[in-house]
Amino acid sequence: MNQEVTGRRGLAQRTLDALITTDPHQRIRLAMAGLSALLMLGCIGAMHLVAAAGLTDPVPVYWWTLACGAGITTVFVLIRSGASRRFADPSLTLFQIVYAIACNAAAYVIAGPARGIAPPILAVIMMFGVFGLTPRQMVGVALYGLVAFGAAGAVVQWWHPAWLSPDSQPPALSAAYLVMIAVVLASSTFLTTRVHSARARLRSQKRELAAAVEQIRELAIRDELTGLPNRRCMLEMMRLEHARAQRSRQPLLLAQLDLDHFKVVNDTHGHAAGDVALQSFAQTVHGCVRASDLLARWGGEEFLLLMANTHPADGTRLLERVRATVAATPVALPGGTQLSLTVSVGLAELAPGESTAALLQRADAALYGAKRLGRNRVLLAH
Ligand SMILES: Nc1nc2c(ncn2[C@@H]2O[C@H](COP(=O)(O)OP(=O)(O)OP(=O)(O)O)[C@@H](O)[C@H]2O)c(=O)[nH]1
Repeated sequence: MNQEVTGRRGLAQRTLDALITTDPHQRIRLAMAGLSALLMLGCIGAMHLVAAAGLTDPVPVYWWTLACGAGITTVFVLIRSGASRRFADPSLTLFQIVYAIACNAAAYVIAGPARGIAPPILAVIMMFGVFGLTPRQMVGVALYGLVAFGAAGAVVQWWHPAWLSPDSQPPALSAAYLVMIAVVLASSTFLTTRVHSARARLRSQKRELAAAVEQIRELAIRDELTGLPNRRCMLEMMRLEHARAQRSRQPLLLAQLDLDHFKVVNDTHGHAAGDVALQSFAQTVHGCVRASDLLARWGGEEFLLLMANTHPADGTRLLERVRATVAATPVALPGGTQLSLTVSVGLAELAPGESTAALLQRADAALYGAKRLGRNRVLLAH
């Protein structure tokens, strides 16, 4: 029983896939075309009721039905075969609207005294344009609609071919229909401009929101003063690199860098000068390390350097270069004063099974040792 239901569902799915494909874009186009085809079928049904009521001759209604069916089929074939993808508008919205208006104007001619059904149908057709066409296209469609219904009105008023049931309509009623048609065309064109400006506003708000999210993301991971990754970002990177190093058994080094006697810099030159010194130090160190190393501001005048796939001998050599470069690069303060800085570094290699907290503690202890030994030096933890 269950298998039967599943089999039936599978068949329904396969039939649906064959009809409207599995491509999501094609599915939307075909679903929209299907919806307009349903509306067209409704109109065809209404026209046949008009003929059944004896208000008009059924023969023109049959021909009109054939023309409508041909339009629906053409649209379906062009979209389903993928041929419509060659056009700027693969949904063929403009074509469908133009064709539907022509059919509606023809219905106005052949519907006899029931032609009052045409203006509401025109309103439904124009609704598709409000959401699917540009304001420029809608102005074009509105003008075309006026011409089509103007011609249809003229046929009703002055041309009485033999194949059309004789029907005399007071000119005032023809004028009333034409006014209603003009109102429908004008109001849907106006609505299109409103919808388009609302969409443009939404797009610009979306862009602003994306920029704000990007800014917040940056603020969350960057240190404002130096532009380096901040403590939060470093903690996350340490967690990731720690897991990777444990998995791959590749060496991982962590260095803690601390400016020497930085309090004196602040006390002598002021806090603003201290900030300039921190920025300059960050730039100098950043210029010495490799792109694969992660330098972050840990807090105050303390920085961390995380070096993946690096052996202690190479890490020590790199940090010696950093130390020497910092000592040899005076900081130019805003007043023209030159400031010399030195840095002490504690370096530790991740031991098997060691946590990041323990690694950090050993790097910190090594830094403390470097300070005790007289500063301006690199000390490797054991
Ligand atoms: N200008 C500035 N100073 C900071 C900032 N963060 C921390 N500091 C200063 O850095 C100094 C750190 O001083 P201490 O921890 O005593 O260390 P130190 O003077 O560098 O001495 P040692 O580390 O022992 O060589 C303090 O004066 C803090 O105010 C900052 O963002 N800007």
